Amino acid sequence: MTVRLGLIGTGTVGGGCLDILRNHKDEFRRHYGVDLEVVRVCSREPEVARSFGFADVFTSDYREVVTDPNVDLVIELIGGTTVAHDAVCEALRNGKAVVTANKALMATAGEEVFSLAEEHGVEVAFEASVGGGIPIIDPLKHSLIANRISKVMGIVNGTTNYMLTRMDEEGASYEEALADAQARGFAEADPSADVDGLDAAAKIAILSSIAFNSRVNLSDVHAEGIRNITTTDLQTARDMGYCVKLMAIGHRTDDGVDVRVHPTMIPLSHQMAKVNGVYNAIYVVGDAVGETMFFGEGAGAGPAASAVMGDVLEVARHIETGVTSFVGCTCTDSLPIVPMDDLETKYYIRFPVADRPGVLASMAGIFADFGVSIYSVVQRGQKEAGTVEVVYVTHVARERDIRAVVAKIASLDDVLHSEPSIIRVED
Ligand SMILES: NC(=O)c1ccc[n+]([C@@H]2O[C@H](COP(=O)([O-])OP(=O)(O)OC[C@H]3O[C@@H](n4cnc5c(N)ncnc54)[C@H](O)[C@@H]3O)[C@@H](O)[C@H]2O)c1
Ligand SMILES: N[C@@H](CCO)C(=O)O
Ligand code: NA
Repeated sequence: MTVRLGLIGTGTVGGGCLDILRNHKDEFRRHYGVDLEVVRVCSREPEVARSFGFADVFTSDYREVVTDPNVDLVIELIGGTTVAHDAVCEALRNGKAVVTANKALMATAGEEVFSLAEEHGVEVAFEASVGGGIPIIDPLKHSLIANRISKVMGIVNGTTNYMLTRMDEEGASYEEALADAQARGFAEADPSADVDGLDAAAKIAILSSIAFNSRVNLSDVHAEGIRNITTTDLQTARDMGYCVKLMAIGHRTDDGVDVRVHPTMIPLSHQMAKVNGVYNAIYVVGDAVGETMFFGEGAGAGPAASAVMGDVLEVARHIETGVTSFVGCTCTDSLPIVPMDDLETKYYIRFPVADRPGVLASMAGIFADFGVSIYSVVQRGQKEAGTVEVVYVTHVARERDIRAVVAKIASLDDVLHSEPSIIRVED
């Protein structure tokens, strides 16, 4: 039997899938007994379909794919939560299995997508939505299910990891690093999703939902990006034996689940500190397995298409062999989301200030007023005439107290920036 595919989206990832199919289709048949045939291709670029020999099955209207009785499995690679949402939901309503790379959709409409899939007895797979080519969703849903997972922590945005690495190792400016990441095809169409932490937030929402068996939506995730990070922060962190990564963290506590994305200082000796460039890694702690780490390329045509086509083969195999007992929604519990204000950790905070007598003393007094204990304070030379950068590292403190301290310090006349750089420290 042949499993008939409808591909929607022929951009970076869709193009990568067509490449894999062209190169490996015969091996799929030989090794896995799965015969795949592309029967519809949809996008806004007919020339891509033409270049792969699919001009005769091309359409620019996704509806022609999701309603086509000849399509068994729809591959959604448009992205976003509007047209992609309708394409996925209509495909499921029409009894078609779906493979998608769309983290934004799964993190905002995961419940709806799974309900529809269950109602219509079809499978949904989304391995490419987190960590690109790294197998992480499938291991969490299968190989690790014997564990109670306490922590999932990931470098899951290739664009920002690439940018931070270039800024750290080569002293590149934020703008140069971003332009380079965009030119290499890592960044989202609107890169604010990358640099503001929303792409990583969607990914940790998906991972936390699976790891903790409890639905975590994008809106439950506290997200901060890297816009305020400068080469001064990277250098100061390094001097202290740390590096700075945009970390996505899902943590199961006695109070519920705490899910967040923010720049994070981690010791240079930590395995995650060695994850550089566009590479991603996800670190998972389970009660039986202990620590595990999954590493690989999180963005780009090949890695993302590798995950998509892996899902396509597995789902196609289920369709071909009539398997209907595949793993669907795993959110069987309803754990509370722990408010960010309750977080307790160490903090790095950098303020650019006027180089005048008494500034340090007035800042230190504010830390004391809120009961926040300072571990170290470093003053870094003049950035511009008459200004210095003051970096505080605290002992373990509570987020709500730190916010109060920062707001009060930022309002001082001698503090030059209303948004200081705040980096949580993970030891
Ligand atoms: N680029 C990556 O490295 C990467 C990695 C993992 C996951 N993803 C995810 O994969 C998905 C696709 O990303 P991409 O980078 O390939 O995007 P892209 O912008 O390169 O491609 C999008 C494709 O969708 C088509 N499209 C857009 N609107 C359409 C519409 N209304 N009707 C029909 N076709 C339409 C475009 O013509 C294009 O072919 C997204 O969900 C993204 O988050 C991307
Ligand atoms: N923009 C994303 C693509 C992969 O989802 C990243 O940089 O990781
Ligand atoms: Na993946």
